[in-house]
Amino acid sequence: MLLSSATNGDWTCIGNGASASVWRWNGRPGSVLRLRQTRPLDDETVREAVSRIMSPVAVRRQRVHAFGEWLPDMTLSPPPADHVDRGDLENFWFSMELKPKRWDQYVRDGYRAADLLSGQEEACERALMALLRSPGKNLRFWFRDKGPQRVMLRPADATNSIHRPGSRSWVRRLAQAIDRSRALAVVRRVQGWHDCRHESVLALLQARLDAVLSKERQTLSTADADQQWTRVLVARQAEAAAAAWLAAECVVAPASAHLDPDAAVWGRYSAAAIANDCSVMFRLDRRLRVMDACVVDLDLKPLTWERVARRARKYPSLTLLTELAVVADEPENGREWSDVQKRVDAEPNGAHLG
Ligand SMILES: O=P(O)(O)O[C@@H]1[C@@H](OP(=O)(O)O)[C@H](OP(=O)(O)O)[C@H](O)[C@H](OP(=O)(O)O)[C@H]1OP(=O)(O)O
Ligand SMILES: Nc1ncnc2c1ncn2[C@@H]1O[C@H](COP(=O)(O)OP(=O)(O)OP(=O)(O)O)[C@@H](O)[C@H]1O
Repeated sequence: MLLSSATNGDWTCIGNGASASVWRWNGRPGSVLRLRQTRPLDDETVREAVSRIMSPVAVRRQRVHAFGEWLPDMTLSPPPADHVDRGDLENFWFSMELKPKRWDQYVRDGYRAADLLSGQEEACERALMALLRSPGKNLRFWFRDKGPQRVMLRPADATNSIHRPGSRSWVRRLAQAIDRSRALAVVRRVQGWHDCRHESVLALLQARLDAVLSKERQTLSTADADQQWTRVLVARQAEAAAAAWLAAECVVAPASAHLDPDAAVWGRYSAAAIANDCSVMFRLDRRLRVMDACVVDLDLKPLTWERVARRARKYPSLTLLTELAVVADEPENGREWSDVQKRVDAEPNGAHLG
């Protein structure tokens, strides 16, 4: 279908992320068009690999051009032809988007991803309550015919429901649905593909940079090989190795000998990074039974030095947190609590963390 056949007025933006926007067009009901803003979509083999990694809950994606893909519109009732796990199609009541984030690292406004994905209903309920109080970017609802809502649900949303949204029983039922969700279990499993100690990923990049620079200095017999440019190259090689590993591991054939020696690290890290930032979209019936659910936002993340360093600052690993705790426990050692954190923030490239 030609996008140009649609006039501007036919399109409604229903979602906006950091790297893509999602549009509904009345010429194709039941689907949405997701447009990448700055980078083209990944290579088809990589897309296939990521879909397999998230199988069977990856959203169905159909590329239209370099930047655009059609997806099923998860905010609407599932079409009768689609397989749905349970529930009655007529009873489609609302959609919910959850961005769980990395299970063992993320805490915000009382929401702990570790609780949501703990496998314990009580903890899951606690996480859900925290999200309902302060949904931020992590929780969103679409009620049938009511459009998106990000705030605490009101009794007015309870039309024909057996539970009043926001009530204790509603939260409990929803927590049960989340706790048993296959889609969230898959996300959590892929998050475990790499420990996401971002400092050690930076250290590996740094080691490769050092190796390349020392080689360059020998061959160019110059002491000032261009560090900045070499950094970009080293990170690009790692990104390409990640894509090659994912393709070889999941689609083409078992990993071949000519892959980068660290390819598995980059590939696993990249898969975990997708799972750390994806969303799960659920469709639920009036009894809060999940009719179907899928994982959206499956693009490979750019593996740049700055991005890894930013993550290392935002999610310092346990070694650093332990150091922070020791400083807090032993103020007599002369260091301020903030010393370590200042050290983390001071160097934008995060190289000190390696
Ligand atoms: O690292 P985080 O946890 O801050 O995640 C970033 C997200 O921040 P959040 O904490 O969810 O508000 C961030 O979300 P927002 O911009 O805050 O909506 C993006 O999703 C970013 O990924 P990308 O640049 O679109 O590939 C995300 O970056 P990646 O780490 O996934 O590369
Ligand atoms: N299949 C879908 N059906 C309905 N809405 C969707 C669908 N996929 C995505 N959306 C909505 O569009 C928003 C943006 O989509 P997406 O998460 O893919 O963008 P992104 O820029 O990659 O996100 P991020 O900021 O997390 O990197 C989602 O948060 C969700 O609300």
